[in-house]
Amino acid sequence: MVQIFRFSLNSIKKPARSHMRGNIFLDSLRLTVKGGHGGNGLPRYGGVGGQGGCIYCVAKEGVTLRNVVQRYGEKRVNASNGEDSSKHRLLGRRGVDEEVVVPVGVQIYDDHGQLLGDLNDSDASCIVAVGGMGGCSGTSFLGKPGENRVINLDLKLIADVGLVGFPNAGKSTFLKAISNAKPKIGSYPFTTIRPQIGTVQYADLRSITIADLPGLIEGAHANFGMGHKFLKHIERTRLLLFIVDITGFRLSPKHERRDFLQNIYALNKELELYDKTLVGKPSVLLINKMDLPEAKDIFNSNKPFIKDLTLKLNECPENIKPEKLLKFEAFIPISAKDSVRINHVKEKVRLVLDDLAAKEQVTDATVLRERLANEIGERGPRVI
Ligand SMILES: Nc1nc2c(ncn2[C@@H]2O[C@H](COP(=O)(O)OP(=O)(O)OP(=O)(O)O)[C@@H](O)[C@H]2O)c(=O)[nH]1
Repeated sequence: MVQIFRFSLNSIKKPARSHMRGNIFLDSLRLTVKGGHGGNGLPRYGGVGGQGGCIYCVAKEGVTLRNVVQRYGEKRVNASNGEDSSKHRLLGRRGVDEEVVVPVGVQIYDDHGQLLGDLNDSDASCIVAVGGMGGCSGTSFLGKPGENRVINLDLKLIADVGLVGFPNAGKSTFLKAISNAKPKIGSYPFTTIRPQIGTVQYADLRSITIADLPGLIEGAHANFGMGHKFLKHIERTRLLLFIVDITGFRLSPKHERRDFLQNIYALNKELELYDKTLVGKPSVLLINKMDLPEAKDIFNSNKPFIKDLTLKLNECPENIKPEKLLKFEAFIPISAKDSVRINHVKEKVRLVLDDLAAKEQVTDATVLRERLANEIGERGPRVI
């Protein structure tokens, strides 16, 4: 009897899939940081204690938040104390600063949600804890304690393009077809449990990066599945590539089956619920799995509704009806599996990004001109 019970218990406790065990993608981390204590002064000789060391965060390519955890196991970083003033060294030595090396793309907040630094480039740095002042006459020669606080490191990937779609839509397959990435591909949802980034190379040696953002499901805003854990990464992308399965999608037998048009509305809704401004981002729609036998008919009969999403909005279930509709720069039917029309997507992505860059340049120039005009003002006779 006991044997049977044990057997049935074991069969319930399924081992996690190997790629899901351990090594989970870490994109936020809390650290306690403490600047060094200032050294004491020497009243007899007017000696001044050394300032306590400060703590900086410095961004470096190739570093992960896991590396930070490995280095600071207790999630606590201390800078060293300033030296006391002495007869032999009246000005005490400054405490040694501590550099916390973090990934590029990290935003650092204090515990009140105040942004301390946004480290978007390699070698960018910011101070997160100031060392205490050394003791001097103004402090009765007593060194001051260093700043002690909790900081939150929030990693947001930086990619030119964000790939957004429900599970099983073919995001990983597409990323593999268009870029150098080697993501995991499976016929079951949630094969990808961490964002993957692929680089797309063009003939003129320009390269762009595409991030596959997994785990988005209908109801993610209510924290279903992984919630919006990965959606934050699209905030920093310049273009969104939406991908839907032409045959629709059903997460599980418990969930309703959605046709591909409803999936577009549902993706729109999830984005809107996460952050309304994201809906206004430039976006392109990819309609995947066009190699399937029924695909062409479904596509042809729905073409007008893809072109104008308002047409079927009244038939959209209330819980996935978006308030503001996405405006696609283009919609492209593809087969990611057979690499059909992938080059077309590649060219379109490039075109949209180049257009954006040109527009940004014009805006920058206009803003600069206006600022200069304001700063300099008009002087001398006006020539008409
Ligand atoms: N017929 C067909 N199947 C495809 C195509 N693209 C992807 N698939 C299949 O769809 C399934 C899911 O593909 P993935 O690329 O893993 O989908 P995903 O969106 O990355 O899935 P998650 O990791 O769950 O987010 C796999 O069995 C793929 O082989 C396609 O163009 N045609």
